[in-house]
Amino acid sequence: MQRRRRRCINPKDDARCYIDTGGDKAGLDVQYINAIKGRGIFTSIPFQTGDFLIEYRGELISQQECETRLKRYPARLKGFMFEFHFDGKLWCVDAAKEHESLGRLVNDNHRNPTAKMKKLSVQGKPHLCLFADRDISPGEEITYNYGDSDWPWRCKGLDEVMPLETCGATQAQSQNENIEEMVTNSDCTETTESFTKTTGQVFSPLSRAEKHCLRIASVSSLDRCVSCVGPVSSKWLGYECRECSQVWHKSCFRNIQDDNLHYLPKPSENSFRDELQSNQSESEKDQISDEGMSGLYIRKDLWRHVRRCPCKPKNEEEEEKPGRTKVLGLASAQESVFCQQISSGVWKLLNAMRQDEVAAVVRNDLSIIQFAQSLYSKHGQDPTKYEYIRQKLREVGRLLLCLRTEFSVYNLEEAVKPANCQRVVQARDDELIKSTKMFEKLYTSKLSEFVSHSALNTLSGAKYNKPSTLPFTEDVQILHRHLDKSAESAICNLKEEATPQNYAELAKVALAQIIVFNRRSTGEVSKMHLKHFNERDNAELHQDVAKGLSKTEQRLCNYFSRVEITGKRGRKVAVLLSPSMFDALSLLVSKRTECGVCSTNVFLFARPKCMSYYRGQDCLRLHASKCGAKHPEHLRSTHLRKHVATLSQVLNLKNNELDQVADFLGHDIRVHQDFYRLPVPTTQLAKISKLLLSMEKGQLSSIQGKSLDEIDIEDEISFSDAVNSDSDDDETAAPPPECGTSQPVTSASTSVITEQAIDHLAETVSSTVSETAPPYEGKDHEKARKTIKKPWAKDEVAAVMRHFKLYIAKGNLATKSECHHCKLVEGKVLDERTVQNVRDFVRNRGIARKRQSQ
Ligand SMILES: C[S@@+](CC[C@H](N)C(=O)[O-])C[C@H]1O[C@@H](n2cnc3c(N)ncnc32)[C@H](O)[C@@H]1O
Repeated sequence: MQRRRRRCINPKDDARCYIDTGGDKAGLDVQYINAIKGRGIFTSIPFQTGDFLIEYRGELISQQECETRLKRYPARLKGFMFEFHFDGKLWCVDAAKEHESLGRLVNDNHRNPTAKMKKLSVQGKPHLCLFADRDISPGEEITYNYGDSDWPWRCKGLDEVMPLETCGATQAQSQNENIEEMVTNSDCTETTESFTKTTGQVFSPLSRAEKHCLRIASVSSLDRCVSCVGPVSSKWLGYECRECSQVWHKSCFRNIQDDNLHYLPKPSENSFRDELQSNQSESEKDQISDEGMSGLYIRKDLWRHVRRCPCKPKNEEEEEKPGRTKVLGLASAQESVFCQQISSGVWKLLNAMRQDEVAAVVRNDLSIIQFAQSLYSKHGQDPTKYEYIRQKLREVGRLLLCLRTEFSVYNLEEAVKPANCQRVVQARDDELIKSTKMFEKLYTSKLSEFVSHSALNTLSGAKYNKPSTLPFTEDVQILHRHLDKSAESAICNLKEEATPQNYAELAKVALAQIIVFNRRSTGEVSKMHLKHFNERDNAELHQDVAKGLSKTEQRLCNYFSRVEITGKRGRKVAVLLSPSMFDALSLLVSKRTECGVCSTNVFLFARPKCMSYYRGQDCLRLHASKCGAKHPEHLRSTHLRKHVATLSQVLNLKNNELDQVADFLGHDIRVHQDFYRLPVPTTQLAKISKLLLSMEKGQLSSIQGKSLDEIDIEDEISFSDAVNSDSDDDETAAPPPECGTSQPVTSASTSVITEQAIDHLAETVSSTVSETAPPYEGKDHEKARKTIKKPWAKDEVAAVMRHFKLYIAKGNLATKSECHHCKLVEGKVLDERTVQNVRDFVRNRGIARKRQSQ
């Protein structure tokens, strides 16, 4: 049960205090009740019986003046005339003029009023004050009995439209009971006298009752046409709904936010003009045109009116540009030019804001709207900036809201006046900022304490369960084969008929091949210029550089072409082209039709003339859907690059080698070490290409544990040797690629990559275009691919079988020293075979035997 609050101040003293200061008590709010009753005063805190509540303020006028005004006033304003007897005379408090005092808005209730009107004489002048007639709870309306008269809402029962809380409780009070005189000291006296209120106007009944909860706000969103109304007081107030933020003009209750909702009654032109006149000086009255309320417009509608305003001077019409409007803001009374296009964008932005108190403030302040316009004209092109603009507007809106409620500064223009500097600084709400920062700190430091242990476990567990998206070697090989096939047919098609479609087809495949082989990003390779390709380094391997390379490396240098393109952040990035890729690109270049000068800066992969280049990603996806790979994501070039990076760890790369791989792949590296090594282009051709080839063919197990240098130091292997030169196909076939890194690696399989393997790999890569590619300048690829095959003689076979028959039967591999021993023992018979030849023979025979037995 609520405890009764002890009154700490005498109600009369309390009233006197408010009479002196001219202010209203806290705990009382204006709310819009309905169209008939209009506004009312509601409590937000409890009051006890007898408490002083509010003063009915207005202009104290004599009876004579009252009569004159009553003749002039429209019916609606007559309801604000409060007549009473004081000191033997009839007086009147005229509260018709709109002002911020709340007493003038208290409604009538003759059945169960919550307050009673009393007269207090302060320094010889009468003051009308309302005191609580009973205990009032928060949220109740303050009402008093207007007196026994034929009030229209009483006889028509209109006060029942919005039923009063405790309707029908008591009998109507007599007119004489309505006002009491309060006897205090000599300065302040109480009187009880009869009073009269003139009959007020009743708004026309509505088809549906409105339940907006209004409060007073400065309606800066109502603009005035300069031509027909002219500047008026900046203190023009209106009503704003607390819940839906719609705004109404104070006198007409016209809904100005949404034109479709004209359910609030419009006052007649006359009544509006009357009220306007009552609020304006004589000079201002003259300016009010016969158009009546047409001088007031919703900002977004004003431009329409201004265009055809009959009051507009001729020269202004000429100045006006289409799509632009001249408006006069109420608050600023200054002309501003709005671009209609920007305005509509800004309105859309404002409407998309969370609809709350702050949004209402933003929408109703001219300066904030102008600020919004400037932000919109600056960032409006970019929709990603909309949220930023909204946040900025909300910041200013919050500031203005604080200024309004705490410091009675109603618009931004007032706020920027030097006199208000102190208030604005205070309104920044330092406390809130401080506490927000503190919360942020606490949140980061104490999160683990506040959030339950199991919740954190779930969060971290989700990371563990995330599937790895690296592609398997097998996937890469499938893709590689698919691309080879596609490239072959694309080359044939383009050679047959040079149509843009065929060109595009080959460009797509070649691009995809280059991306996959080089593990480059699509963005980088697809933007390769013709110029990059034409200006590639064609120079022969320099003798001095060649000395630092093994024979294999030298061959690879001749085998691959290296093109430099522009990568991310403008860095130079190398792309290696196998002969097949090179042939495809050469064909593409030869089929282009642009002039040689202007085509140098165009994208190589763009169709000639059409210039819409293709991205390898499409091709990768196409493949993924065709070959049934489970996760197309695996085939993304970034993943392919990760794939190389991961697999290169299977090798035993030295620091500088890792740098080289990283450099090629475009990772962060310590490039300064490059000083002490071979030139970068040569390293990339000779060493990295081998790694890429090994990846391509899934031969990783054969290079496991090796450094880049170790892979190619195979001096004992001659280039003329070929395992697949044997007459017996099964024995001499190149070893099949060992797919996948997950395959168990035997001690024998950890042998170094062979020349033959490289040959095989190289041949596979180039196989698709070797026949069909047109001749091109540069490398002697034919020479590089030429291998002299020497069939194994019967005595040679017999010599090896004597030593390794058992190995072959079991499918085991021979070690180097065992092969060496075999050569030594057999002497001349195996003179023409190297240790590696013998090893390969044993391995191939073993594989063949295995296949046969299966
Ligand atoms: C002093 S004003 C009160 C404030 C008024 N509600 C407003 O919004 O401006 C008096 C006028 O309020 C309206 N009014 C007061 N009490 C009412 C009631 N119980 N039912 C209907 N209208 C009432 C009448 O139009 C009256 O002329």
